[in-house]
Amino acid sequence: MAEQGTFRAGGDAAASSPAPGVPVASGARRAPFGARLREAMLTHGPLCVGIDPHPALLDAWGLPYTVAGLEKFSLTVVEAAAGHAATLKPQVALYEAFGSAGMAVLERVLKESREAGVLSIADAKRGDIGSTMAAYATAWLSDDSPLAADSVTLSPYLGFESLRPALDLAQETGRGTFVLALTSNPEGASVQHVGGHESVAKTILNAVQYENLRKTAVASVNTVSDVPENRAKRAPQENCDQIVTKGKNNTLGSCGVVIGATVSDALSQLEINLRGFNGPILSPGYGAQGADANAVAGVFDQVSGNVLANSSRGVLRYGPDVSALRSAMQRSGEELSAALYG
Ligand SMILES: O=C(O)c1cc(=O)[nH]c(=O)n1[C@@H]1O[C@H](COP(=O)(O)O)[C@@H](O)[C@H]1O
Repeated sequence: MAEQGTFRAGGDAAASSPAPGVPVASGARRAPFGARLREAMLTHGPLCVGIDPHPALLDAWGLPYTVAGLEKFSLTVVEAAAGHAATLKPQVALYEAFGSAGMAVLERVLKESREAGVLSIADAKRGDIGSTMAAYATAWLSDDSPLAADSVTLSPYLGFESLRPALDLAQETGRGTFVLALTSNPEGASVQHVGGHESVAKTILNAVQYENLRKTAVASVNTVSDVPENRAKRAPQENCDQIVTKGKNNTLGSCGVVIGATVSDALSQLEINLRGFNGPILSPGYGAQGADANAVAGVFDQVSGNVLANSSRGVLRYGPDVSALRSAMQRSGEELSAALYG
């Protein structure tokens, strides 16, 4: 049973040898994803801009629902985000819907994000058995793949260890993973809440915590909540700096989780206390799904410095004008910074 008030890594140490079939990455080693993400969040704030090219949004932008429209929409978002957002999260399903031509657009989106210096999260929600998982890992996380992203979302419901090829390849290539834990949709509860106080969600969170401890020796992340006396006094940017300077080894791990901004009741019902959690927390639900910045801050009170809040439709509805998109990103970023760090 987890001690109340702290987040604990669960389970015994598992063997760290890579699963058979894990591909070997080529190319120069880059800084770990967690460190790169931390830096991007310090520079641009905790907003992740989702690229979700829904038919209705393309229509609202005056674009046809074609491959050309998909490309124009996506590259406009990349252009607007360059220098203004920490991360971009293209929703892979909406490219897959166009078949191979859509996936070619996604390749270009990932390449242009990289060239624009914006970290990418391929929202592919992949998960499968070992050898198949190794192929997914190659596709999203190896240096020479046309679909290589800085990180990818993963579904752990074939067992957390089935993700091993992706977890290990991400570590090897300086990339990251976000594992679904408590998703923002109401249906998620029927699986993720099973087990009550020893829930499936808690098992996943503990596995990710342990993965980061094992991989990066990140002992624990000092969070904003460690310095409550200073919270009210600082501007958002200074507050971010404080998160880093408060502890020298408070780097984020490169294995993150997905926890919706809509799940605050679930955290208390399931007795999950995130304080001390050591990975980034991708949190969809802000914006179009109804959570405002204060709600995000309320859910993640204990770990505000780890949170990367996603907004897709909430920002995208301001297009196609690039400066209007940028203003929306800036407004959301400032609102989130104030709520999470202020
Ligand atoms: O992994 C995700 O990003 C994700 C997990 C989750 O629990 N809920 C969730 O909405 N998402 C994704 O986040 C995006 C949310 O979009 P908006 O609701 O338009 O901001 C979509 O691409 C979803 O697929």
